[in-house]
Amino acid sequence: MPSLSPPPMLQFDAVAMRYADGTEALKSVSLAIPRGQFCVILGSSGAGKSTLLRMANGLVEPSQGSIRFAGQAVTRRNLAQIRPRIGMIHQQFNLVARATVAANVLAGALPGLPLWRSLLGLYPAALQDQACALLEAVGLRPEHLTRRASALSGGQQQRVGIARAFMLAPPLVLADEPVASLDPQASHDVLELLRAQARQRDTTVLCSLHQVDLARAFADRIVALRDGVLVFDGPPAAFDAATAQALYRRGDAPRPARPSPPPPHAAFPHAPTLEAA
Ligand SMILES: Nc1ncnc2c1ncn2[C@@H]1O[C@H](COP(=O)(O)OP(=O)(O)OP(=O)(O)O)[C@@H](O)[C@H]1O
Repeated sequence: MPSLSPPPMLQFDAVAMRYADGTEALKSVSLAIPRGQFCVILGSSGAGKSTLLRMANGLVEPSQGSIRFAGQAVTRRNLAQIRPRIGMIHQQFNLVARATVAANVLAGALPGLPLWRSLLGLYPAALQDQACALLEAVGLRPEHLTRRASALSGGQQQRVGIARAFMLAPPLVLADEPVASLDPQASHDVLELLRAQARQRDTTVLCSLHQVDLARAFADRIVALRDGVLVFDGPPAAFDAATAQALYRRGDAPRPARPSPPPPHAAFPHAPTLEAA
């Protein structure tokens, strides 16, 4: 009998990435992220986190392996259909500094609009209502709507970034180090907000972070990359101090996480195997 369970929201099958200059950013990474999960990618600078995230919406095409979004292969040909269904949050917010907060949030709807509407900036009333509701949901006030994005604090700008990412109610949001430019309190607040918005909408989130404590506090699941190799995949409770130390230690070659029956959690096919020295 065919299985009735839905496909993972995002699936990487043995993806590898070698850039034109020969840099091997990812080496045969396999990962399946179920719907509604808040999955955090950890790893030191250059580990391959952004490369993996950018593969999910076709900004980077893998040299080997394949990616599926909601069961559909991500290929150059179907990117136009897939991109409106994937929200993106950036480290440097990527807002248009001189445009108003309202215009920046509405810009999140552009991938779903006909070209003529985008060119004229003519947003249907329903999208304008959605932008106002999202701004309220992320804790911004009506007076912020007409303010230039550059006149907001970093934390407020990232709130605008979150509202923009949810404009088209995407089932998947990619967040590439969304709090790397923020102070600790703003980082905590922004992640709390992102997680709450995702929970409310049953949105899957794949989020790269540098801060282990924030990953532990907010993730449903942590995956860790080291030199392009997936070295940990498990629940936050399993990502202990020794595992963190081993992840960020310089020198020795990474050992891939192996499937190890029985798995520590049904949702995590790879047991944590990154061992401390
Ligand atoms: N366009 C590119 N051309 C060549 N090499 C690249 C390119 N983009 C990334 N790399 C390299 O690929 C490796 C992984 O980079 P990536 O940005 O994915 O890592 P990261 O874990 O996100 O790092 P960071 O935390 O510093 O953002 C690094 O060695 C990086 O220099």
